[in-house]
Amino acid sequence: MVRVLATGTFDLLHPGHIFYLTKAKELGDELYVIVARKSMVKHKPKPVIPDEQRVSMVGSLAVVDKAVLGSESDIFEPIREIKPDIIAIGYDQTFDIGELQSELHKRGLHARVVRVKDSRTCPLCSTGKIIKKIIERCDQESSENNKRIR
Ligand SMILES: Cc1cc2nc3c(=O)[nH]c(=O)nc-3n(C[C@H](O)[C@H](O)[C@H](O)COP(=O)(O)O)c2cc1C
Ligand SMILES: Nc1ncnc2c1ncn2[C@@H]1O[C@H](COP(=O)(O)OP(=O)(O)OP(=O)(O)O)[C@@H](O)[C@H]1O
Repeated sequence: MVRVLATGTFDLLHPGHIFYLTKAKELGDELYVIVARKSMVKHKPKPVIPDEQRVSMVGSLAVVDKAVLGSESDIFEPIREIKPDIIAIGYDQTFDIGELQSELHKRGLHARVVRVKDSRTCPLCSTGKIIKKIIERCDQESSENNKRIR
C-alpha cells in the first residue's frame, strides 16, 4: 500500500485542487492531505474560510482518504504520524524539492518528494484569482450604484 501525502491551503475549492489531488492519488494507493492552518499561511493572504471548514471540505472529496489540519508550529510533526511514502508538491508551491527531501532525511523520514504539474484547462483555477474577481465585481457594482444615486 503506497501512501501519498498532498498539502495546501484549499481556501475556496476549485477544479485545480481536484486536478492536483487526483494526480497525487495516482502516484499511489491512498491519499492523505495536510490542510494548512491559518496561522501558518504567511506567504500569501490568510484564508477566508476557517480551518475546520476547509479540512472538512477536503476530507469529503471522493479522491481523499484522510484530511487533517497541519501543525501550528512544525510542518514535520504530522509527517511523523502519517508516514507517507510519497509527498506530492503542487506546481506553484514554493518548497524546493531537494531541500525538503534532505530535511526529511535529517529527521529519519524517507518519503520521496515529487512535483505535480498544473492544470491549464480551467480559466479560474486559483483561489487568489477568484477572490480578485469577486472584489473587482463588488467595486464595479458599487461604482455603478454611486453613478445611479448621483
Ligand atoms: C510536507 C509538508 C508538510 C506540511 N505541514 C504543514 C503543517 O503541519 N501545518 C501547516 O499549517 N502547513 C503545513 N504545510 C504547508 C501547507 O500545507 C501548504 O502547503 C503551504 O502553506 C503552501 O500552501 P499553498 O499551496 O496553499 O500555497 C506543509 C507543507 C508540506 C509540503
Ligand atoms: N490550477 C491548478 N492546477 C494544478 N494544481 C493546482 C491548481 N491550483 C491549485 N493547485 C494545487 O492545489 C494545492 C492547494 O492550492 P492552494 O490552496 O494554494 O490554492 P490556489 O488556488 O493555488 O491558491 P492561490 O491562488 O491563492 O495561491 C497546491 O498544491 C496547488 O499547487
